[in-house]
Amino acid sequence: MGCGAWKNRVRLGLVRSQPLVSVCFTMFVVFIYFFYCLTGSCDTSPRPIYEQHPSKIHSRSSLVMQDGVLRQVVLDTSAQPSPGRGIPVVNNFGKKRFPQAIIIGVKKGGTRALLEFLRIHPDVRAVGAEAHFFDRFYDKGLDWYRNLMPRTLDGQITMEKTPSYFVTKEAPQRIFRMSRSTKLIVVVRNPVTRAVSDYTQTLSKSPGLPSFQELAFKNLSSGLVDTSWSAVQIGLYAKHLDIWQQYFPQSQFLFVSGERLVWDPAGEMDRVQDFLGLKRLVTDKHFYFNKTKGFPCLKKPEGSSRPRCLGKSKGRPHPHISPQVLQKLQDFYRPLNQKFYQMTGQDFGWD
Ligand SMILES: Nc1ncnc2c1ncn2[C@@H]1O[C@H](COP(=O)(O)OS(=O)(=O)O)[C@@H](OP(=O)(O)O)[C@H]1O
Repeated sequence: MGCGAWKNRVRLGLVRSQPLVSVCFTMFVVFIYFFYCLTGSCDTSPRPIYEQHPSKIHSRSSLVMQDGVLRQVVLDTSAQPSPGRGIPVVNNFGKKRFPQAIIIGVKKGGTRALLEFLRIHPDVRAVGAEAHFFDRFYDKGLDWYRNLMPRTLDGQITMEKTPSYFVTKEAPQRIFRMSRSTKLIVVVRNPVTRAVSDYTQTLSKSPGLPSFQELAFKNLSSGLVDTSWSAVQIGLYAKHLDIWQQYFPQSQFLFVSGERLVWDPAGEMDRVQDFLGLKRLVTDKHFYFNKTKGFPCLKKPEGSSRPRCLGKSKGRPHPHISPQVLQKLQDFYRPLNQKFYQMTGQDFGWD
């Protein structure tokens, strides 16, 4: 018998017993409750951690290139299930702001490692994927760019990393126009090793590529280097820095040694945290050296209780290149490296 019928019978005085009225009332309440739940309003499950406390989550949602288009997706970076894992959740705490600090380079310098290490810090929030705003997507406008950023609370730092900015002529002026106080971090690595790393990456995508020496030299015996090859070009650090220095003072740059970031990540992180005005919360406690990978890995990245190394494309083996070829390239870079040491006031020990 339906509840309506019971109600009619009660109204007509056909049923006067109190328990039946209670049953009907309970059914009515249950019905309302189910209807309410259908709208999704009665979720009693725990809120995802980043809804509870935005400072505890670092860019779960991130940008990825899909079919040549930047899309915002939810990153599944945690090794252990967490509440709300994989479910897009809108974080309405804080504000979207322009980054106060950008890792502008260099490609294959160790920029991903640095960003991942920084993201452990509770006062840093960063876009996971490379935004490429100041080189590829500048015509989309500054509002578009700000919208890519994760929300931050007052006191938190918004960051992004796009290593190609360092070699993009327009990038210094564009960043300056956005904010002249932007802090700029450059992770640098011996330009010879960097070139080999770059070549290794291209080779992994195009296996039929000519040899390293064919690409790096116009004429090996005379030592004539092909500076138009991007893998060589990117390593002309002094030349690129020259443009940046026309816009930003020395105090706004931090040059991170890509080599030291591997053998002493905590030491290099101290410098980075100081530069960003952050408490030194990322320390040697967070790292362990993974012998199989040959690189430092994170003991417990945010949102995970398991250690995590960077992916396979980071720290991969390089093809064998003859020592003679490497030496010639090293000779080519030496004067440029010396100039770079002078400009930065730091000797990176590559020569
Ligand atoms: N902890 C840790 N784990 C793995 N890899 C590490 C790490 N620290 C620095 N590196 C070095 O980072 C190199 C890749 O640099 P980037 O992240 O800047 O590359 S990219 O420009 O974003 O493609 C990568 O270059 P390859 O060794 O040639 O793969 C590494 O040498």
